[in-house]
Amino acid sequence: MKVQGRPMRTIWLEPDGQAVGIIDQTRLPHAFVTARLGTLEEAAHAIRAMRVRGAPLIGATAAYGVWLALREDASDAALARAREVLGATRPTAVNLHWALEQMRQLLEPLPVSERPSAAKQRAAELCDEDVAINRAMGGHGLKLLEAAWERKGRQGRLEVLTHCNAGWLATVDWGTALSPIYLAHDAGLPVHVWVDETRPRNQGAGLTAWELGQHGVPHTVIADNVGGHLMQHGQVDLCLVGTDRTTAHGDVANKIGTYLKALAAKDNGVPFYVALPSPTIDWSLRDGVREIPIEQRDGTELSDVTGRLASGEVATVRVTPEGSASANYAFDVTPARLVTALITERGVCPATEEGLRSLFPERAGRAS
Ligand SMILES: CSC[C@H]1O[C@H](OP(=O)(O)O)[C@H](O)[C@@H]1O
Repeated sequence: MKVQGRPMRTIWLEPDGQAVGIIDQTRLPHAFVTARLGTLEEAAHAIRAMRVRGAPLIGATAAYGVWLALREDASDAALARAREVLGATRPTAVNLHWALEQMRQLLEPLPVSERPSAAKQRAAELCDEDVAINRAMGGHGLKLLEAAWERKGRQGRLEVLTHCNAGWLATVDWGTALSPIYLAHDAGLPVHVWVDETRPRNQGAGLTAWELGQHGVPHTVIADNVGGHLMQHGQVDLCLVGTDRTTAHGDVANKIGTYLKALAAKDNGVPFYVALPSPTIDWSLRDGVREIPIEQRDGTELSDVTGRLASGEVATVRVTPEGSASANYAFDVTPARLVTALITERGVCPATEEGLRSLFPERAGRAS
C-alpha cells in the first residue's frame, strides 16, 4: 500500500542486503518509524514485542529471521536453534510455524554453504507469495461486498465492522480482511468501516484507523463493546475479520473479542466473514476451542495505556489500581457454526472441512 503516497511493504530487504527493514508498529499512529533487523535475536524480539504483528507478517519476519541466523552459522544446530527461538515468540499465529517449516524443508537437505543464500531467497519468495495471496483474496471478498451492496439496494453506505488490524500492516501488503475493503473503495463502493478499537493493544484504533485514513476509506472508531448495539440497530451490513489460525473444520482463532462479535452477528442475522489465507489454515486441528493455543501476554499491556497527551507528548499511564491483577488473553476462538463463510485466495467457502477441502483438494486425506 502507500504511505504519504509512497508505495511500500511492511518488511523488505535493506538496500545493503545486510538486514531486514520493518515498520515499527509499536510507534504508530503517533510516529511512522522504520527499523533494521540484523540478527536472529532482533527478529525474534520484533515479533515478541509486536514491532511486527499479524499472522502473515509474523511468518515473513520469522523466515527472514532464519536467514539472519544462518548468515552467521548455517549448521544443523544453528538452524534448529533459529527455529526454536523464533517458534517460541508467539504461540497462536500458525503462519509463524508454517513459515519455519517451509524453511526447514528447504534448508535441511542443502549443503551448509548453500543455506544462507537459499534462506534469503525463500524468505523473499514467501513475502511475494503473501502479497499475491492477499490480492487474490481481496478480489473474492470484493464480490461479497458488491453482493451485499446490491442486497441493500445500493442505498446509503455499505457498513462493514472489523476487529483488530487485519490490514496491510498485518501482512506483507494488501492485508487480509481489509484487502476487499480497499478494492471496494477503489471501485467506488461507498464502504464505511466500523473500527473496533481492540483493547488492550488498540490495533484497531491505532493501526486500522491509521491505514484506512492513509487510503481515504471512511471509518469510525468504536469501543469494543459497541458492535452489538450497532448490529441491533441495523447499522452493520456485515462483519469482516482476519484470523491467526483456522482449523480444518473452520474454527477461527482471532484477536480477543472476535467470538463475542460473532455471537452478536448471529443473534442479529448479520453475515460474519473471515479472510483466511491458506498458510493460516491448521490442517492438523479439528476442535479449535480446545486445541488452538491462546497467547497470554503481560498484564501491563492491559493496565498501562500509551497515548498522546493534550500537550502532544506521547506517554504511558497505568489505568488500574496498584496491586490489581490483569489477565491479558490475546486471542479467542470463534466456532465454525458462527462463521458465514471463509474468504480464501482460491475463493469463498463455508466454514466446514468439506468447504476448505473443495478449495484445497491437494489437502484431502492429509492429516496435516
Ligand atoms: C491477518 S492476521 C491479523 C490478525 O493478527 C492480529 O493479532 P496481533 O495483532 O496480536 O498479531 C489479530 O488477531 C488480527 O486479526
